[in-house]
Amino acid sequence: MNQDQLKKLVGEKSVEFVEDGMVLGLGTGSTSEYMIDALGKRIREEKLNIIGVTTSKRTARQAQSLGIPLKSVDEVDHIDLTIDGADEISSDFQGIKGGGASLLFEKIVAINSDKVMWIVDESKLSPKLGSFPLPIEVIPYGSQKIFDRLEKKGLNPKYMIDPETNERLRTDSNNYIINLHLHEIDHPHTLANYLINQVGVVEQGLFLDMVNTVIVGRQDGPEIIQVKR
Ligand SMILES: O=C[C@H](O)[C@H](O)[C@H](O)COP(=O)(O)O
Repeated sequence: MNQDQLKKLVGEKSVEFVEDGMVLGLGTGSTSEYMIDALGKRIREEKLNIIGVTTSKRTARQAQSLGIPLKSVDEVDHIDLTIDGADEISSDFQGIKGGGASLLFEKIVAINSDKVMWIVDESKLSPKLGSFPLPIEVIPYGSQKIFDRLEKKGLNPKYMIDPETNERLRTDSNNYIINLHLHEIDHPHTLANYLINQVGVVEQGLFLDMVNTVIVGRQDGPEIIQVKR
């Protein structure tokens, strides 16, 4: 199986955890797209009563096209389960997310969820975080000052570029993303605290102590890992 087939495998596997009546956080990205397709199919075929809370405009468009009823995070009193992709997962189940620029809404939905599930192909696993660039969302005003500070600190920042316009990418909230090319993150909690305390940083892509279940797409089938918290 290639990477795409592994993503489909875990996307389809994850919706087996969905129960009638659930409020579900719907992640963003190519793996989540497979999950949302499979969810749409289950809702249609089994006439399930599901409310979706989306994590991006892109996911909202897909869910709407499949007829999945949606509410915003502020309109629900709880979210039973959020299913989302991830860019990198360490051996102690910390994660980097935001490679698709949706980390802000993804984190808001995740921290308001009773349970969080990540679905990834096996290439996303690594002993330590950092091989995937760490995205941080910053408001445009003053962003160059943040960029300069990060550079001075040796964090190797680069603006995320929109491949369609070749300009700095704008998130759903009209902010910029700065990617930190770090290669290895020794102390994720310390780094997360430093980044979130920079004025102008809206959110950062380290998702720490957050996931309850990981489904990994492997050649011999999906592996389901329950993370002890
Ligand atoms: O902002 C994007 C999200 O964090 C995605 O969940 C992450 O980038 C994984 O995406 P994909 O499933 O396309 O690899």
